[in-house]
Amino acid sequence: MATDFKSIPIIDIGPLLAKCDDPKMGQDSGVAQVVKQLDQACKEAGFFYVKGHGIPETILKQVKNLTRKFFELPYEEKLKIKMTADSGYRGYQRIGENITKGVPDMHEAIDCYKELKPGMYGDLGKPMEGCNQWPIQPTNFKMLMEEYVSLCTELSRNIMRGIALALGCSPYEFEGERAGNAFWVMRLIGYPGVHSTNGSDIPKEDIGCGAHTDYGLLTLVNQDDDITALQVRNHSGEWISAPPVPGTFVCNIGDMLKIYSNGLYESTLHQVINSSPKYRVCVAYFYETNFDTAVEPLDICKERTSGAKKFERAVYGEHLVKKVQTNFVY
Ligand SMILES: N=C(N)NCCCC[C@H](N)C(=O)O
Ligand SMILES: O=C(O)CCC(=O)C(=O)O
Ligand SMILES: [Fe+2]
Repeated sequence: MATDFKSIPIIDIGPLLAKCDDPKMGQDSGVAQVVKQLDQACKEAGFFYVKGHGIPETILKQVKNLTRKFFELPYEEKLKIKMTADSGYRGYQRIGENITKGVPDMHEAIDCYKELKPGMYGDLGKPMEGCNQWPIQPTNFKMLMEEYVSLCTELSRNIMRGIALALGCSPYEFEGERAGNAFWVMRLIGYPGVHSTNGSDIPKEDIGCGAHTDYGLLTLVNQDDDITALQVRNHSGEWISAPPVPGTFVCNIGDMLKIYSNGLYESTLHQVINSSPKYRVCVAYFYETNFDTAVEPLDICKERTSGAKKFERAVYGEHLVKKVQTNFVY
């Protein structure tokens, strides 16, 4: 359960990654240290930074820079890859188009999802079928983003091995039938800065993204280096900032991991408010279960939480489709 955390811990996952392909990794003392920190962070905040993750900082920066370049294009240009229900909710959405709890969010974004082969998941998968829409400008956009997705997918799988150990499971608990064919989501997001229209106006800060939880297992947030805008809610309801720490990812737990862990780990509420005058870019990568996985509390987690299951089983794809269809009203 979330505590009254006042800050978000930074975890060096280097020792976990060094051993993550060794079936005996759980017995390694370096791994055990990381696992302990993951367990504590997941219990207390549901949020942590990771460093020592092995993805070069130059790539983290390039991905944000290309995203910024795209959002600087004229509106007509951005509309060429407009997101619609027919595109499987893939593509560009203008500011105010994404809705959180009934309120339009002050961000624009490109949404991309793992591509589903038509008919692969029957009616369940239909709404998400479609091809990702990549801009022609800036050049190399698609190539860089696809490379980034594959790096994030591998990293997330390895962090999940540490989290599986933290829950007392086999390191491979979230592979195979559960997340061996992990569905992923990537959102390239831009949040306008605040402006005062005349000298005497007090700049009004808008909600960049309203309070929400993420939907899957684990999120990797690659945020701009110089603006503090992401806020995480602690147990008392205070909003705790997650300031940028260059070279790191901010990681957080999603709804499916909350269910698997029977609430040992929670999917923590968070929101984004850009109160700086500068435009803020963030690239969020979401690592989820297989699209059709039915998620329910793991036995070992039920034992650790008084025996009773606290959450009903949920099919991840249904959860996602329900969210997407209320985020975008077409
Ligand atoms: N795939 C994820 N997590 N996307 C995050 C978007 C959160 C805002 C969305 N309107 C909502 O209300 O969920
Ligand atoms: O902009 C951020 O820092 C986080 C965005 C976010 O929470 C999301 O897209 O789910
Ligand atoms: Fe989020």
